[in-house]
Amino acid sequence: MSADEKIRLTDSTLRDGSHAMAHRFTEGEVRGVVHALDRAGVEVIEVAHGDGLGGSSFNYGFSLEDEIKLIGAAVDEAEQARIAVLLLPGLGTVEDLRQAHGVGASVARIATHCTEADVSAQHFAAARDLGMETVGFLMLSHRIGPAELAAQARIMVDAGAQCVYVVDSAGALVLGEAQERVAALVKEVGQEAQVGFHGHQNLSLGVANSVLAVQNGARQIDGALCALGAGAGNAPTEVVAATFDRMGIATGVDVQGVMAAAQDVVQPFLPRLPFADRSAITQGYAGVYSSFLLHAERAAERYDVPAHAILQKVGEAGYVGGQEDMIIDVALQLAAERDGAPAAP
Ligand SMILES: CC[C@H](O)CC(=O)C(=O)O
Ligand SMILES: [Mn+2]
Repeated sequence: MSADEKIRLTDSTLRDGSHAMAHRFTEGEVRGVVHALDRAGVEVIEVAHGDGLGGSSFNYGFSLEDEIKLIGAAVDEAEQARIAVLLLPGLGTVEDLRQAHGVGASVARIATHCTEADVSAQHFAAARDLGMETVGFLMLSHRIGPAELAAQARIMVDAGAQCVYVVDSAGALVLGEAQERVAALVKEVGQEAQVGFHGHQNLSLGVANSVLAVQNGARQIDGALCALGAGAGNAPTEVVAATFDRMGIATGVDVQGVMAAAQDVVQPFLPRLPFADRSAITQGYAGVYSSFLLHAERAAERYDVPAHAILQKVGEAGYVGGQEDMIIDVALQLAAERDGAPAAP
């Protein structure tokens, strides 16, 4: 990396953080966060339902406010930052992407399970037709090895992705495992596209993994203010910015500005601080999608079984995003075992 090459930070407080907020962001909160991040020089700010465009639903949780309205408000508030949206094919549609672009979103992040990059092709094509910058998101990247992951990144780049992220959705990658995956992607697609890293804090390794990602060629890194994100949260943007600055990794971000944004803008409206409690650690340990945390906590309360036990079983079963209903199934099985009834087949 040359000395003048900058690492681009994308802040996902207003998208991944939406999981931790049960999708209850108000327009005022969105405007406040965008204003602070924009003034601090963060180049890209992601705004959407936690599960991406079209996520507001019975299965994933209804948004308090219409997400297109929130995206428009973010665009209105930002002076230099570009607004990104996330889209999971099958949940969000090309029409959702058009609407987001219509109110000014200019970066399309298309997310698939790490083995299913091929379902992203038409969404990358649509985003490129709209003139949007394109980013691919390979979720639950711990589930496959570096070479297989690199092959999936190749599919995304061939479909039009300008950057592909190793997404540690479960916060399960432990140091070398993150670095090997980033290095494999850089080797496979690094001539044509950038590589990014999106870390979660379930094993408290989001920042360390982000440093290793940069040292292995990643050029885009995600974070969220106060770590506000699914599970134990994302790598905190303010800690990433401060750590990178101490290491001489240029981001163009004002460290004091993002620290103030976290403490003065985000902390006051947090329902709870993201924390590696037993459930969140289990997510990292057993490789469970971070956004399952609140679903598991609700099922735990309803069926009077521990959330960490539900998440352990969900990890053992290998469920992926979209299978939120199986959390109820697991809770019912645990309740039946507790009551001495035979488990359902
Ligand atoms: C449901 C989308 C998911 O939250 C995307 C993401 O941030 C991740 O997989 O970590
Ligand atoms: Mn995430």
